[in-house]
Amino acid sequence: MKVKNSWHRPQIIVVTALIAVGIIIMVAIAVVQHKPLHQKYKYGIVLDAGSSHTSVYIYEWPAEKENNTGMVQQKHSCNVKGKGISSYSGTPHKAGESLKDCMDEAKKIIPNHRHRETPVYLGATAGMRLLKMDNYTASEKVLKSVETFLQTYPFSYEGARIISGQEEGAFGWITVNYLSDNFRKASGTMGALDLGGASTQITFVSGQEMESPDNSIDFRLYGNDYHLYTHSFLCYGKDQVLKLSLEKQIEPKLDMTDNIILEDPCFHPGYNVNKSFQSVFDSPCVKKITSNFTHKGLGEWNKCHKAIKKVFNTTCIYSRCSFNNIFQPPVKGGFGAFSAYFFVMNFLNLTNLNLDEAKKRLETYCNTSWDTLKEKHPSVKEKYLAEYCFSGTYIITLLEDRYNFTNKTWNNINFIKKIGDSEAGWTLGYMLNLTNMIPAEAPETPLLPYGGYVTLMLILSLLIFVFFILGYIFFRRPSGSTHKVII
Ligand SMILES: O=c1[nH]cnc2c1ncn2[C@@H]1O[C@H](COP(=O)(O)OP(=O)(O)O)[C@@H](O)[C@H]1O
Ligand SMILES: [Ca+2]
Repeated sequence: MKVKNSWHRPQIIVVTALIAVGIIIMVAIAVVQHKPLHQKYKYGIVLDAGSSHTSVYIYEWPAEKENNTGMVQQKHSCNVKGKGISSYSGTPHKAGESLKDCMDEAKKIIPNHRHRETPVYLGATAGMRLLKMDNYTASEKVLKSVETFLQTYPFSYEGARIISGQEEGAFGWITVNYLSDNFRKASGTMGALDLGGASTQITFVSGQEMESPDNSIDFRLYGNDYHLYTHSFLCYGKDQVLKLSLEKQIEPKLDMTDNIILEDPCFHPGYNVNKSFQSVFDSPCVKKITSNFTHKGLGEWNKCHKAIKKVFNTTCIYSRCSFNNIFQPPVKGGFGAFSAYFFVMNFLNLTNLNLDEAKKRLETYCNTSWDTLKEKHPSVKEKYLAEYCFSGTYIITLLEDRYNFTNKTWNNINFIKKIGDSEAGWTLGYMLNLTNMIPAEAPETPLLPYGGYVTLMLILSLLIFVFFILGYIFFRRPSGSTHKVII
């Protein structure tokens, strides 16, 4: 009896094909299902309460990739109107309220359903460090005021505090290296130079033995150990160091009975302003001088350079120091210089010059008359405009004479404001640290990147299908010459 093989029936072929297509669809769905949704972002807010002003930064990152370095980015920044929170020492209850516009903006920008889980941190820097030294009660009241105010928002309030100089330096270093993706690359890290109004920080991996424990910080990030040198110089931000320089120049004239005229080589010829002692000698960085004076510009760069050198004390008990008896190993590798380093050098067009060219251009700039400058830059704040010659000269003196950058290593300094869309500064590093977003160990990476995984799954499913068909064809073909099955 001859029996037709039941595999030959077209219904069976169709069913087999359907099963195979079903497998492919199932695999594809499973794969797509595992893909994190693109729109899921999380947010964090950090307030940088600096000596001159407060900025509010909003950061965002994909919710599913919290521990992947390079994922957090700045979404928005807002400059708080008015001066820094330390300027509210006389009216502390108004410090909190001053943050209102920027915090309201944050509420609008961050989606409502994320508000409760969004952390808010406020870190105050050198302005508040100085206020704390000068008037502890006032500094506490200011912090209380911003705390009470921030707690009225629906976010997760995580604290308002004065951060230490070491934290300021180290977190600035973390920020620039995180944004440059240096923790994942084997290329090494870059140093961080931060110039504020009241303090300045230098932080880098030196590779040398640290002679003073205060200047040493260790991190384990992403499976690598980093041994950092860091120092924060209180009173050596550009606003306080100007006071120091005025104090040094005024001191020898104090025994004069009549009106004191201060002829300042760091200010422009034609600059002639009466200044009250309260407005200048108002900080713990300088002695309380009680004489008003006339501030007159000379515009002589070489003399300015000499005058600025006098604000540094050069005694040193270590094998080497930057200044004021602070140990510093030789600078090493590339550096990112941000905040006022950038504002000043960018305004003066010195960011792309070598050291000698920068000095020459600054010399000409300082010698420009005050009237000419005001005419040329009508929209620049007069306070900034009057001080760029001083600040530029201070930056060059600090970097060359004190930190020991040379003609050659000068070119390793990059004056930067942002990396990508994120501003360079301590705030991002501070948040990454407090939210544990940079793991000590590198997370296990998946065998394949996501795109590769999807492609491979699809190819495999197709192969199964093809083998199915081939198998069927071979199964149908009779072995030997006969087509018949004989029972
Ligand atoms: O556009 C600008 N031109 C010049 N200087 C600026 C500009 N914007 C900000 N600054 C200065 O940058 C410095 C920022 O210091 P900050 O307020 O962060 O103090 P801190 O870090 O010492 O607490 C201040 O001296 C401020 O005047
Ligand atoms: Ca700052």
